[in-house]
Amino acid sequence: MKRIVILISGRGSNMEAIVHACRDQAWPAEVSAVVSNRPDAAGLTFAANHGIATAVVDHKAFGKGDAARAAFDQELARVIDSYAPDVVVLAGFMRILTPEFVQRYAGRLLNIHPSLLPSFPGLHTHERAIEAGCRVAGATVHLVTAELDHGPIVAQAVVPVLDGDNAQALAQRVLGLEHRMYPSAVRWMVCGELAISGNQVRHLGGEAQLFTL
Ligand SMILES: Nc1nc2c(c(=O)[nH]1)N[C@@H](CN(C=O)c1ccc(C(=O)N[C@@H](CCC(=O)O)C(=O)O)cc1)CN2
Ligand SMILES: NCC(=O)N[C@@H]1O[C@H](COP(=O)([O-])[O-])[C@@H](O)[C@H]1O
Repeated sequence: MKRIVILISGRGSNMEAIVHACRDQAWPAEVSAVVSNRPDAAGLTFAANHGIATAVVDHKAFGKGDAARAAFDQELARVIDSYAPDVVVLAGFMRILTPEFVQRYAGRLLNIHPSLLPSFPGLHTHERAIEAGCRVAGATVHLVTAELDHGPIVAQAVVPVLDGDNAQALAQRVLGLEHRMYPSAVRWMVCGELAISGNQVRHLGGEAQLFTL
């Protein structure tokens, strides 16, 4: 039984989708814990109500600056490792992780980013896509590397940007596909079905790595 630890910072809707898929599709895996950097993360309540261990490592307790970020990551890794994960999943997790943390979980650390990488890394992605006049937008599941939002792409979801869209409307349209795409990508990693060669990631079973409405 493979073990998954999911990191969240807020509502955790992607975490919920993964928990439901893992249980409903009887993956050879379990979500062993949900860990947040914010004590008020709504997703912690969902996890606890579904019998999943939860933990908080409050980044604000460590202060600001490089030393604080490193100390936070060290404590975060200690807590994560107490659940002995095979795969670590970032799901709406809003902290930039240190190279040391990323190296600890290299090759088994996933993130979902709300843009079509390499376009729009960082924050406020939907606002930026609309401002740029994009006609398509979406989300990307990628392996996490030290460089922010830059790791090998596992899957992408694409939606149209409609006339009159604001960031909230676009985010909602993308989120629906995220909830289909991320569980598939996590399952592929858990089941050892990904072939990774440099920046190229291929699903060995031939499942589509592009998700559309
Ligand atoms: N080393 C890496 N760390 C993280 C990655 C990554 O690819 N490499 N992905 C991010 C997730 N993410 C976008 O998908 C992201 C998260 C957070 C930020 C950011 O600027 N965070 C600020 C705080 C912002 C806030 O609290 O609202 C910070 O950490 O100072 C950018 C992108 C997860 N980590
Ligand atoms: N930089 C990471 C990031 O912005 N992630 C994004 O946070 C949203 C809320 O996720 P959630 O409902 O799963 O918490 C999702 O759209 C996800 O792509």
